[in-house]
Parts: sequence; structure tokens; C-alpha cells
Amino acid sequence: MIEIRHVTKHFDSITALNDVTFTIPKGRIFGLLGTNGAGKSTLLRAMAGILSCDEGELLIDGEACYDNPKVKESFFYLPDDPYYFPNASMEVMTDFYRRQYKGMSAEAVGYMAERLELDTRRPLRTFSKGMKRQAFLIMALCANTDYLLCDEVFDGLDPVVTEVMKKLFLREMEEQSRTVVVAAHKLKDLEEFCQDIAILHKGGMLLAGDMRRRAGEIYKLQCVFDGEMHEKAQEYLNVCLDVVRFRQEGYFTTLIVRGEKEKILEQIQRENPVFCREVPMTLQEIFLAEMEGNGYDVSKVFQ
Ligand SMILES: Nc1ncnc2c1ncn2[C@@H]1O[C@H](COP(=O)(O)OP(=O)(O)OP(=O)(O)O)[C@@H](O)[C@H]1O
Repeated sequence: MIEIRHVTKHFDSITALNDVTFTIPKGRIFGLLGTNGAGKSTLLRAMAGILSCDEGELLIDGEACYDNPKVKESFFYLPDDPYYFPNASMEVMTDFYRRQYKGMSAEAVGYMAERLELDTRRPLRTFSKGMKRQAFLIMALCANTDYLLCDEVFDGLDPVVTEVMKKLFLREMEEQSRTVVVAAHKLKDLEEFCQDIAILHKGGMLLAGDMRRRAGEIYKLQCVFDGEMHEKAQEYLNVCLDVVRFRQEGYFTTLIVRGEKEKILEQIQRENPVFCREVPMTLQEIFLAEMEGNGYDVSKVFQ
């Protein structure tokens, strides 16, 4: 488990992280979502123990993350632009990582590289950006650490390779129960892949948690009401329900409502709708509904 408690980090006058608090449970794939400059890399570097915080604390299995030799072997940090020695190949870098991580498997690196048609003897400097990303993702996975911290994990990968990499990640997770933290700009890179997601915005944390579980506490309904009720629906329903979003288009009234499903439906039935049905919510709609009214424009992470 990674505990982030009231973490603040300044770079001169810039506040990169501002009182960030949340917990990353063990054995989960956790997504860090945010636009450019949101603070994702700063937080990952602090988790990886290479950056100290000005305030608050970061703990990995109860131990301080910062510069702590006791926890160094338990995580692999993959920055968005990983360092490699001049002329080094995947084989050379794997050998280097093996000194740091006892669980590093050169066989597994070779196997995965072959599947993705990467030559493990070729200098990494001759790889394209996407090929380098694949190479380092493979090495990160094969280091077999308890925690894997990845920045912009799928940036520069084509859709087919992205799917292969996601499958490899998920297989590792299922087989080894590892904890993976991935940072991304776009929700589409994380949904269907991450169980928990936190949104960072300008150094602050907007939201964190298991969004699909939250889906069980928030519902989207499409209704048609008769004459007067159609006109007064917003006024009436706002009184008896926790309406997060209300929209009317033609005869249709679309509602996003928080609460217990049975009670919500019961309440709506009292208004004698001509028609009422539940409509499945996308992860994006759940996010937007959760953040309704907090004043942030987070639309960029949904593009
Ligand atoms: N070493 C540094 N010196 C000065 N400012 C920094 C430093 N590192 C980060 N920052 C600032 O901290 C803020 C957060 O940066 P960070 O790199 O964590 O964002 P990010 O969410 O990873 O962004 P991106 O998606 O663009 O990589 C930015 O305003 C950035 O300019």
C-alpha cells in the first residue's frame, strides 16, 4: 500500500503538489490522470523516493519512500524519458537492472521482446520513440518488483501495441498481484485498465477512488413526463432527489441522480412518468458527475 498524506511540493514559486492525500491499495492498477503540469510526474518521483516533499509524508508499506534503501528494491520507476547508457541495448540495460532488482528475469525480457519483434541486441538509441517505450515497459514488467510506477505509459504506442501492453500488464497483475501506478493525460488510456483513478489538477487532487464502485451510487435515468410535470420536473425532482445533472431535450428528461436506485425509481414513479428507464453511465459521465460544482474545467482529460 502506498499512503500519500497531505503532500505538498514547491519548486520556487510553483506549487507542484498542494496538500495531496490518498491511498493506493496493494494489488491494484491505479491511474493518475491530469493535464500538462498537473503534478503527476512530481508525485511519481516522490513515490519513487527520488524527490523529497516540503510537507506531508509518503509511505510505501509503512516505510518512508524518500531515499530509503529498505524500499528501493520493492519498486521500479519508469519515467517518461528513461535514461540508458550510450549504445546500450535491452540486453545491456537488463543486465544493469539485474544488479538492482534480484527478481529481474532476462528470459522474460527476451520472450516479451520477441513477441513484440524487438531486437534485444540492437542499441536503444536506434529505436523509435514507441519502440523505446515498449522496450522499457517490458524491462519494467520483468523486474518483478512489488510496485511499478510508470509515467505516460502508453504515450507514443500505436493502438495494437497499446492493447498488447495492457494485456501484459493485466496478466502480470493477475498472476503476481503487483501494484501498478500509471500516469496519463487522457481517461481513455486508463479506463478498462485501471481499477482506481485519481485526478490531479494544478497540483491539487480533485478525486480519487474506485470509479466503477461509485457507479453503484449514481444513476442516469431517461424519463418522459406529461404536460405540467414536464414543465416542473426540475423543481419537483430537486426537492426529493439528489439531482446532479438535469437536462431536457424535446419530450425527454435526462437525470443523473445520487442515491439508492430503488428509492430513486420509487420517487420518480410517484410523478407518474409516461416512461422511465435507466441508462448505463460511461466512466467519463461518472467523473463529470462526481466533480459537478467543484469549479474545475476538467474536460481536457476526456478528449
Ligand atoms: N524540477 C522542476 N523545477 C521547477 N518546476 C518544476 C520541476 N518539476 C516540475 N515542475 C513544475 O511543477 C508542476 C508540475 O509538473 P509535473 O511535471 O509534475 O506535471 P505533470 O502532470 O507530470 O505534467 P506533464 O503531463 O506535462 O508531464 C509544473 O508547473 C512544472 O513546471
